[in-house]
Amino acid sequence: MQKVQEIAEKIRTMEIRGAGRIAKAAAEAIRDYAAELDVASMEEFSARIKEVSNLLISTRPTAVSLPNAVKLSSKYSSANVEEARQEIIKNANLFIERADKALEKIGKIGSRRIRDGDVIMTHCNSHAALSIITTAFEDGKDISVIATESRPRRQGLLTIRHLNNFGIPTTLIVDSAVRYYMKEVDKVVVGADAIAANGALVNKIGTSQLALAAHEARKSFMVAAETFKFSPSTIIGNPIEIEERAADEVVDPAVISELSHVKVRNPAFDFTPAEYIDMIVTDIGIIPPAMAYTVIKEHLGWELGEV
Ligand SMILES: O=P(O)(O)OC[C@H]1O[C@H](OP(=O)(O)O)[C@H](O)[C@@H]1O
Repeated sequence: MQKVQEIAEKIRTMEIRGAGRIAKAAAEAIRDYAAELDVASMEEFSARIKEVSNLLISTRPTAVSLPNAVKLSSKYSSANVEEARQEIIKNANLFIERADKALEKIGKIGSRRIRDGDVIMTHCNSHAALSIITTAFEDGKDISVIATESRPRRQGLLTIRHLNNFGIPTTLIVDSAVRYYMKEVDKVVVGADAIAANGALVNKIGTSQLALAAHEARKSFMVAAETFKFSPSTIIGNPIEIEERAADEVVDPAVISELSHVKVRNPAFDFTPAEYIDMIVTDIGIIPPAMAYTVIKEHLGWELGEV
C-alpha cells in the first residue's frame, strides 16, 4: 500500500504528469500491488483492489485516461485469489503495452498529415502530440515548432528541451502571444486529457484560445489522443470535471496575502468544442470529433449500465 500511496502522491503533485504517463503509472501501481497482495479471502482481495483503485483515481479528476487505465487494469473474472491476481497482472501489462504502441501509431499516422516546410504550434507538453512532430521530423520533413510556455506550471519548457534533443528548430513564446504568431503557423497539434462523447476536447488551460485563433486564421487544428482518453461516463451525462489547482502555482502567496479583495483562480484545463477540431489522431486512425461515441462504444468496449 505504501508504494501505491507514493505513486498517488507523485501523480497529485505532478511529479508524474501527462495524461498518458499517469495512466501508465496507475496501471503499473495496481499490477505491482496485486502481485504482492497477501490476503486471506477473495472478499479481502476485492476490497483492497477497490481501495487502491479509488485512491489512484482520486489523485487528478480531469484526465479520463486515469480511471480508464485503472478500470481496464484491475479487471478480473475469477473468484480465486491466485487467478484474479494473474488476471490483473496480465490486464495491466496489456494496457501498458497498448499505451506504448498507441503513441507510436499516433506518431506514424499523424505525421503523414505534416508537410515539408510546416510550422507547427503546440501547447503544454503532450507525448502524443510530440510523437507526431518528432516522427515527421525523423521522416526527413523540414519542420519547425512554436511552443507555448504553458503557465502556470511551464510544461512548455519540457517540450522545448525534448524538441531540442531531436534538433528540431523551436521557438518558445508566452501563452498570450498565440494569436500574434498564428499567421506564421500551418498546423496546431495538441494532446488531450479527455474527449467527451460529443467530441469536445479537454486539454491544458489555454488550448481553447489556440483553437479559436487557429479557426479565425483558417489553420488546421489537430488533436493527438489515444483511445483510452475518450470518456465513457460522458455518454450517460456526467460532465468532465475541470481540476482547479492551488493558487500558489500562479502567484507567491506573500504577494496577495494582504489584498483582501483579490482571489486567484487556477483551472488546469479548458474545453474546446468539437467544431474547432479538424481531426483527432488516435491509435485506431484519424477520426472526426463526431466519431467519439463510436470510439467509446466499440474500442473501449463500454456498455450502458457499466458506468
Ligand atoms: O498524454 P500526453 O499526450 O502526454 O499529455 C496529454 C495532456 O496532459 C497534460 O496535462 P498535465 O500537464 O498532466 O496537467 C497536458 O494537458 C497534455 O496536453
